[in-house]
Amino acid sequence: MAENHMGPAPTVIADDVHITYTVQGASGSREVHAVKGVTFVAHKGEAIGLIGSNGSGKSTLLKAVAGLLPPARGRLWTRGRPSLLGVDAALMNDLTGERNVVLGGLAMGMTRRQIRERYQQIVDFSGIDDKGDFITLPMRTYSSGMAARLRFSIAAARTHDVLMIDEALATGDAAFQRRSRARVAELRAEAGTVFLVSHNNRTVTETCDRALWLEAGVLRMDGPAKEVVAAYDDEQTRKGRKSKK
Ligand SMILES: Nc1ncnc2c1ncn2[C@@H]1O[C@H](COP(=O)(O)OP(=O)(O)OP(=O)(O)O)[C@@H](O)[C@H]1O
Repeated sequence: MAENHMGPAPTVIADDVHITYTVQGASGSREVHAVKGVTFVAHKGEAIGLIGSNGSGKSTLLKAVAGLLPPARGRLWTRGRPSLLGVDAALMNDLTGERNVVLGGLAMGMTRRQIRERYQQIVDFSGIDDKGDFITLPMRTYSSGMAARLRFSIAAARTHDVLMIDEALATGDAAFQRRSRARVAELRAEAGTVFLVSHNNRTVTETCDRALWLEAGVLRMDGPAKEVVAAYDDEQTRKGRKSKK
């Protein structure tokens, strides 16, 4: 049994995680230390926003939690198989939306039968067909918003132990964002932990109950989403004033 007197079960444990990239430059190879000693524990039922300025390490940390980047140092443990739903998740541009729903579902571990059963729900959720029969056209004919919506819809079709969303919510229009917020809430209720990387503070406070603030690879703050976003906002405002002087 997962629950006990110690509270909800952990889904992700990051213990002093460091992640480095090796970059080949004109003058040889260079190390980029993108995540520096990040430690946190995520629990069942939490929705956690990752915030921080450009290049602070948010996407890198998500990729590491998803198992796509090995930590150079420290330890990372996740429950079940984490799914990363990124804006650049691997769907095939030359294949139709229809084929991508099937491939994306298989890639997430769904059976063909589960995919068949959920197919219409996925297409309806994405709203891709609202303006015509786009689902039978290749993905390359979609706008970036449409493609992001389809990715979100595929990933949201099943429940995940750990679901990671990289900016996907911010891409759709208002109606789609409402639907995705509702679905994220359902996914949380259905057990998993949701991570959301976003530059939109409102999306974070409306979707998440907790936030991690990264700056230059370091975890600056971890707490209730509203408090962390407020502290981050304060600093952005201060920096904005400074740069105007
Ligand atoms: N594939 C890569 N190879 C080398 N360096 C990388 C790579 N991806 C990211 N970096 C570097 O790692 C650091 C963190 O980048 P990351 O994309 O994780 O930040 P982020 O917080 O998600 O940024 P943004 O808000 O702009 O999306 C940056 O210094 C970036 O230049």
